[in-house]
Amino acid sequence: MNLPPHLSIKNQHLMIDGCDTVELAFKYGTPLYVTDETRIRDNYRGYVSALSDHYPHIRVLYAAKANGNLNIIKILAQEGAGADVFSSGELHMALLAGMKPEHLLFNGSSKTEADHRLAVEKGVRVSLDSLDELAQLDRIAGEAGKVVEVSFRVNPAIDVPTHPKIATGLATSKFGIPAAEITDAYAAALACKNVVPVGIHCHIGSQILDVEPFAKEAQVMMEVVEELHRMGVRFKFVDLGGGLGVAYDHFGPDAPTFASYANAVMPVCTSVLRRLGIQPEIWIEPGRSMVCDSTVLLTKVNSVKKAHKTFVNVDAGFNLLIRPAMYDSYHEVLVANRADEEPAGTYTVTGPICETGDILAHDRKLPGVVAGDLIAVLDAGAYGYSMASQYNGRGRCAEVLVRKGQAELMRRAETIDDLMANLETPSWLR
Ligand SMILES: Cc1ncc(COP(=O)(O)O)c(C=O)c1O
Ligand SMILES: N[C@@H](CCCC[NH3+])C(=O)O
Repeated sequence: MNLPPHLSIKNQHLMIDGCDTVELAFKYGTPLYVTDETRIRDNYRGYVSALSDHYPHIRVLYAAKANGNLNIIKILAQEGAGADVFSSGELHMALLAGMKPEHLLFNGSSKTEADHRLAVEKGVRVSLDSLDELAQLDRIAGEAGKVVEVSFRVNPAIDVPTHPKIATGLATSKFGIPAAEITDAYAAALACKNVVPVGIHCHIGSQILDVEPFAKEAQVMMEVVEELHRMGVRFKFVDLGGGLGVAYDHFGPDAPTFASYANAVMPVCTSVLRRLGIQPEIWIEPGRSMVCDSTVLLTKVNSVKKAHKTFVNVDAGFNLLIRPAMYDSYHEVLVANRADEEPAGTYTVTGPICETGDILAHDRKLPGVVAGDLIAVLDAGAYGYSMASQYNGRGRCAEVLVRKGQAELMRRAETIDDLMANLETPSWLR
């Protein structure tokens, strides 16, 4: 199995940046998310360096939905990243983490008045997804006596090789304005008093392991940019979105590198920008590829049962990692306390949730697993904790941050009291 450099095996134990996962599980309990800070910094720097090789004016906006722990956003703020925020909550967190308002983009296809008011108040640019949003934001900005810089999200009608639930640039998708109608939208924005279009935005989907669709997207975007430039839009940014995939299968081929992504998209953009004689910033919004491989989910084996298959019943299920149940996603699993042992059987790793679909990994060859073993689910840093729930009366687990052999909590586990925290009792039940 190929392991990235921050993961290793020492004395049969899986290590993450110098920390022994077995010791972490013992100290903090399971289930437990463990995240390597250095890997996140390295991923961010990898993107910056790959893009900067092509063009000086670039910005990486972290898609905060991938992993919304404030500490992680803070790490990226320290690196100089901005953020794609998709809600008022994410916007607050990005500002709290120290990101500058001008480095944020408030995205979303169904923003509320309150969302728009917050963007106006904080001076954050907005990516508009409809003419209704344009009208609403123009009014709200006018009421506040401010002018807001905006972009529209373009729907480029590009098919992408990924799970249909996470392809966002299809013609049938709920996101964006069809490329054919985009000039009308910008014309409407140019006519507004309190809104000024300065950017353009697109995001074709997630977990895309081929750079071709990104090159195609860049081409559609640059055709639109050229047309809009001629119409009088003065571009400050062109946001190509996120979506680069990661190699969840550690026995298979690698994912495209940041450099191959940059090589595919940047020349398409820079050639048009050079021809037009303009130098807007080029933004990207990666989420998964920034944080996914930084994190393992540690989960203890409660029991092993031989039935139709051999089931390994662990203490984390789709309450903590919903991706396998929701998208049939594959995550590599290994026995963290006997990480070097040869496989001795085929196991299906199942969670504790009362649903048949609560399966983390199907039919995996693992060393002989017994109750008390520790399973590590790899690549759990993106859309893991951020999509976790309290389903079945289970509090969300703790998160630990590690850095060069040091480990500390970055979120405690929820308790029974936390499950009750928001409850109110109607008077007739008191
Ligand atoms: C608008 C937007 N930008 C960026 C992202 C990040 O995508 P990914 O995590 O695949 O890089 C998403 C999620 O798909 C998104 O909806
Ligand atoms: N939640 C999805 C990605 C969706 C990205 C958000 N638009 C996943 O785990 O793969």
